[in-house]
Amino acid sequence: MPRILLAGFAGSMGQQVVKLVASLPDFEITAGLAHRLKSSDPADYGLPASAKLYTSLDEIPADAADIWVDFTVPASVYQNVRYALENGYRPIVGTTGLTDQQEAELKQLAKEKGIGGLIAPNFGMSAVLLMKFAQEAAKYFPDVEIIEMHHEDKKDAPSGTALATAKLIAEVREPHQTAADTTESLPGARGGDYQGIKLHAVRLPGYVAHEQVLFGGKGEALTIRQDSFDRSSFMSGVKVALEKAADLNQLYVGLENIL
Ligand SMILES: NC(=O)C1=CN([C@@H]2O[C@H](COP(=O)(O)OP(=O)(O)OC[C@H]3O[C@@H](n4cnc5c(N)ncnc54)[C@H](OP(=O)(O)O)[C@@H]3O)[C@@H](O)[C@H]2O)C=CC1
Ligand SMILES: O=C(O)C1=N[C@H](C(=O)O)C[C@H](O)C1
Repeated sequence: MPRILLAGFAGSMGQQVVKLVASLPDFEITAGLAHRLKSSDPADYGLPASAKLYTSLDEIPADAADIWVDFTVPASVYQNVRYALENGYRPIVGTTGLTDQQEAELKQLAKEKGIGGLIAPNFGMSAVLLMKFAQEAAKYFPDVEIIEMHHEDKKDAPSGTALATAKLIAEVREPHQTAADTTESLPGARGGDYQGIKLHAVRLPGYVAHEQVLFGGKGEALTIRQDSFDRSSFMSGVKVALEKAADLNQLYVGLENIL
């Protein structure tokens, strides 16, 4: 039975993964990583009584699990995934905030170690489809801006999904000129910029995870939108990744690449 180490088990997503794995007869969580513990009893986090809890990477013994599931924070994800690969774990990573260079380094390390896995900025099907449709639309509508809306506790901006959407659009959109003679009377008013694509990040209570991609053309506009109203929306993607983990022969980026 594949054993899972869950990094970030006490967090919002970590707790969803705890519930998911409890419903999967073929997987078990044998270890958890947090950077601090409110309780040392695994049961207080919904984990099996036999699960071992660790608060730093150097406490984790060899062979604590087979798969490393990571839903932590942007500041720790690179170090965590590096550690996972160096110690033979297959990483399934939802944590956002990895730079392009960090992703490339982790892919290279996975290749050297002969380990497969997945980094997915979004495990939700509506977001995967939004990105696919946005990339298709950008071939015909090069004028595009992205608005992402999240809960007020989100640590990084823009969201990993918004950035991934911008990257997919930039791959296909024709060379594009935006008006150069504009000013921002309030700095940042036009949002972040990825290769000329403006990204706007909203953080408000009540929201979970939402994204709109707005395309403008002559006398017409197209808006593509997805909503995750509940974090359970990400679990079908995590389930697929767990089920396919053993067969992945490289470190993939993007759920769509293993579906
Ligand atoms: N790919 C996807 O589909 C999705 C990805 N995400 C991403 O997943 C990540 C987690 O999101 P979410 O669960 O909402 O965030 P939370 O803040 O609720 O959870 C993060 C957890 O990680 C813990 N943590 C912090 N630092 C470390 C560390 N160094 N090692 C181990 N654990 C640590 C936190 O502990 P403490 O609270 O004590 O600091 C907390 O329990 C984010 O990057 C988010 O963007 C979120 C939703 C979907
Ligand atoms: O922090 C979140 O909540 C989410 N993070 C991911 C991201 O940054 O794209 C996925 C989803 O948007 C929820």
